[in-house]
Amino acid sequence: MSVNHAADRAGAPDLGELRRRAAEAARPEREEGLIVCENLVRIYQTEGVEVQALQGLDLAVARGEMVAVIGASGSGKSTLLGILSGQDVPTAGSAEVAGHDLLTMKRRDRLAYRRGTVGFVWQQTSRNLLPYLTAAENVMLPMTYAGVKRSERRNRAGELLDLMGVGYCADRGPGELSGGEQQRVAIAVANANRPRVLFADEPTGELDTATSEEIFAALRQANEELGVTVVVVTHDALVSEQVQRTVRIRNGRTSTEVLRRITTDDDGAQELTAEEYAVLDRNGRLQLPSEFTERLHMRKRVRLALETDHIGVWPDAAAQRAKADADEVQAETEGDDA
Ligand SMILES: Nc1ncnc2c1ncn2[C@@H]1O[C@H](COP(=O)(O)OP(=O)(O)OP(=O)(O)O)[C@@H](O)[C@H]1O
Repeated sequence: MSVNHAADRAGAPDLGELRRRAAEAARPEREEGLIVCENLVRIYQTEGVEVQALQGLDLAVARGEMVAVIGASGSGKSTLLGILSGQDVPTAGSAEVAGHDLLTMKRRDRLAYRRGTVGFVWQQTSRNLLPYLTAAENVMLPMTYAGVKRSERRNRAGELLDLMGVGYCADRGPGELSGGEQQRVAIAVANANRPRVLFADEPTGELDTATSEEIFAALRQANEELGVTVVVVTHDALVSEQVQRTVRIRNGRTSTEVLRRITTDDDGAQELTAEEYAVLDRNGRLQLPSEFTERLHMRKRVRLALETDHIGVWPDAAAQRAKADADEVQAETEGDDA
């Protein structure tokens, strides 16, 4: 008898197990990726004034991706990069990079994270390199902190500078390098300790078009050859249009993404297609591009219609009236001009 009771108990989950299962079922599904930000918030307080630099930003970047982050000045791009690179701490939400929780990370772990897990390239060429060291010494420096042997440091520095196409600059100081060469050395420095992610904040901002292309090629080289995931903040259309994925930040939130892919038609001709997507968060919220809503005078409310394979978003009656009025004014203006 007692054996049967034991068997019954073994088959039926106990209260603790039921609670665990309920908690599991209630837990929202997590995004997957090397970088995952959910509902990320960063509020700055200066002289009693509150600035919400990030207002619930969602972002997921897969391992090995190269992503461009774009957005108007003040939209929160640098704030995001500051958090992801471990230099700043978010106010709320969650941010995880290569398994590191950036909200709860301790001071000591933060230093190790900045030195080993991520690499950083700044816009100001002078900020990336120490002026009294040669290019090779600059690349070796982070490896010294990481305790890498001298011979290995030298070899790796040589390899990285060669990969970035600036091997010939190894024994020169930053003052003897062009802006483009300095940035390519900076990318080598940022990759010295084999980081999982390379962050670059406007790395081509101070450079002309031809040089920008070289820097972009060097970033791409690092992404493809070293396997490092790259997140680059840029105003430069040349850069953002050449990556597979561009994420646009608006008012501290990710608003739209452009995904680019190469398609091959029946005749074998290849074509690059770019499609714009709005980001849908876990609560079903999405931000419509202002170019779209302004064109149709959409303001406070839109009409939704569920179709079999898409959702239609329509202007409400007020927006339709506003658009009709605007069209009338435009027609009159054109009539006057004619
Ligand atoms: N340390 C700070 N203290 C107070 N406010 C700040 C601070 N850093 C950024 N901000 C504010 O937060 C908002 C986002 O700034 P952020 O620098 O992240 O924007 P950005 O998109 O990188 O802009 P830009 O393209 O001009 O560099 C802005 O309103 C900015 O003024």
